[in-house]
Amino acid sequence: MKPYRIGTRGSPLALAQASETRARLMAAHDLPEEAFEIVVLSTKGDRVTDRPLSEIGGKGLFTEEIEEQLSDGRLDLAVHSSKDMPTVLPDGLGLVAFLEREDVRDAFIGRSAPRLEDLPQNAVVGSASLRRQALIRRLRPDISVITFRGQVETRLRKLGEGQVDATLLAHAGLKRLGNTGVITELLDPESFPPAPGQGAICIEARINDERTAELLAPINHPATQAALLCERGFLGALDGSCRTPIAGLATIAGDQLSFYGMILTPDGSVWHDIRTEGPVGDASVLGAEAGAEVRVRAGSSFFDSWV
Ligand SMILES: NCc1[nH]cc(CCC(=O)O)c1CC(=O)O
Repeated sequence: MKPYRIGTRGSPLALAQASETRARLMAAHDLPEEAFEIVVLSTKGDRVTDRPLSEIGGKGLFTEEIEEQLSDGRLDLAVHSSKDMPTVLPDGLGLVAFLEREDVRDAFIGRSAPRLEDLPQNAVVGSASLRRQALIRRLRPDISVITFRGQVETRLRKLGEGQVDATLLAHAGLKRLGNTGVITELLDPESFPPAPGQGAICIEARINDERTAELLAPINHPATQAALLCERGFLGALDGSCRTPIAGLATIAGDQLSFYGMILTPDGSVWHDIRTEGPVGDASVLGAEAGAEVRVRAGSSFFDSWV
């Protein structure tokens, strides 16, 4: 039988996520490794490393090349970090399955101090994420934040060389890379809410491809899927421009969903947060309504102030 072709980026984290997905599929269907072929593709986001992502602009920086091959049938499925996925996908493609979510928290990796609150005045923190930059400035307006791109390994090397006093990375990614030893603090998701989708691996496929849908059904984790529907609803309602710092986290207990979301100005001086809850079945609508409400509360001047 022809192997299923699994598309992924080539970073160590992406490869770890693709292998994890393959391992789960092998176990769920009692299939040998040869039933799957991992196809590594380079994306624009991987190739352009000298500028902040928000400047390169465009949706789907990490997905375009992969989605082209999914659409035309060269791939059967693609493994992504949900956090990196735009809210609108190309026609005919969908996020068909979500693996059980890892820890959602951001990890603080400090060189001059083990905790964010203990960093000396005027310390320098490196981060590529507008959300993390804004959240750091909100908690510590005295700290300088510099843009810090590259793969996890590159950032840790820059930290080790003393280019910055600290950096932040997703706990989930460090766990998947077996690199949690560098962490000096795990940040509380209430004061430092994660990005929508953080910690969750998603699998993209053609929505009319029944063979792949059947393959993926047993590895989908319904609670993670509901959380993601809510968080992506929030992001979508805010029209997640790459320049708006947005945080959002849905948690599921039984058939109840609780959501906490926040938008901030890049300098962290102004923020609007929202809390909502409801039945899991309404996940997407709950997120979208929270997004619409926070948008109204913030007012258009909030979004205009820095574009
Ligand atoms: N854009 C980079 C990215 N996309 C997903 C993860 C981590 C893994 C995850 O959140 O699932 C990371 C690195 C990071 O934020 O530290």
